[in-house]
Amino acid sequence: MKNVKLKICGMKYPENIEEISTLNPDYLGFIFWEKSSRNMNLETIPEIPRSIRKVGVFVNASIQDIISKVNQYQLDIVQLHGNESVTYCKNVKKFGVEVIKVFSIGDKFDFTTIKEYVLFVDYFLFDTKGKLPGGNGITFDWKIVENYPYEKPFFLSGGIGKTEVDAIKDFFKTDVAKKCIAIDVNSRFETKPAYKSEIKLRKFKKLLYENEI
Ligand SMILES: O=C(O)c1ccccc1N[C@@H]1O[C@H](COP(=O)(O)O)[C@@H](O)[C@H]1O
Repeated sequence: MKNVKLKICGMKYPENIEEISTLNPDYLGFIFWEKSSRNMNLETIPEIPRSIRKVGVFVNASIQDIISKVNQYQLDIVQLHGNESVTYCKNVKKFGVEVIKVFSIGDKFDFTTIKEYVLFVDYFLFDTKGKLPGGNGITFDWKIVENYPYEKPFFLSGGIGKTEVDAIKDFFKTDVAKKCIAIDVNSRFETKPAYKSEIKLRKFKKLLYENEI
C-alpha cells in the first residue's frame, strides 16, 4: 500500500475550511495571488488540526510579503508557483519554512534545467503549463515525469479529479512514483470558485484508498 499524501488547495471560505479539514488531508493550500478567484483574504485561518500542514501558494511575491503571510497565517510550507530563482528559494528557506518549488510542464520538459534547485528546496511540484500560473484545471502527460532523475520528492498536480483515479493507479506502478509523495487537487473539486465539495473529496479519498494508492 503506497498511501500517497493528499493536498487540497485553493481554500478560501471559513466554513469550507472547517468542513474539508474533517477529511484530514495532509495539506491544505491557500492561494496568495490577488488575480486568482481563490485569493485568500481572511484575516486568519480557522483552527484546524495540527496534523494538517498549511501551505501558502505565491507567484513571484516579494520575500517580505511571504514572511509576513507566514507569520500572519502560521504557514508551515511555502509553494512558489512563479519564476522564482534558486537564490530566492534559498532566501525563503532561511526563514524556517519548507519550500515547494513548482514547475509547469508542457509537451516536454528538460529536468536538467531544475538541477540547481535540488539542494535548496524540500519538494518539487509538477503542474500543467497553461494560461494561468496555476489552477488551470488541465492535466499534463505524466509520462514526462518518468524521466525525472532526482531523489527530491515531488507532488503531482494539474487538473486532477475523480476521472484521473485509473491514471493515478497506473502512474503508481512506475518506478518514479516512489518519489511522488502527494497528489495535489484544486479546481476539479469545486462547486464554485474556491469552494470545495466535501462529498466529492471524500469519495476521491476513498477511491485512492480502495485502489491502494
Ligand atoms: O488555483 C489558483 O488560482 C492558482 C493561482 C496561482 C497559482 C497557483 C494556483 N493554483 C495551484 O495550481 C495547481 C493546480 O491546480 P488545478 O488542479 O489545475 O486547478 C495547484 O497546486 C494549486 O495550488
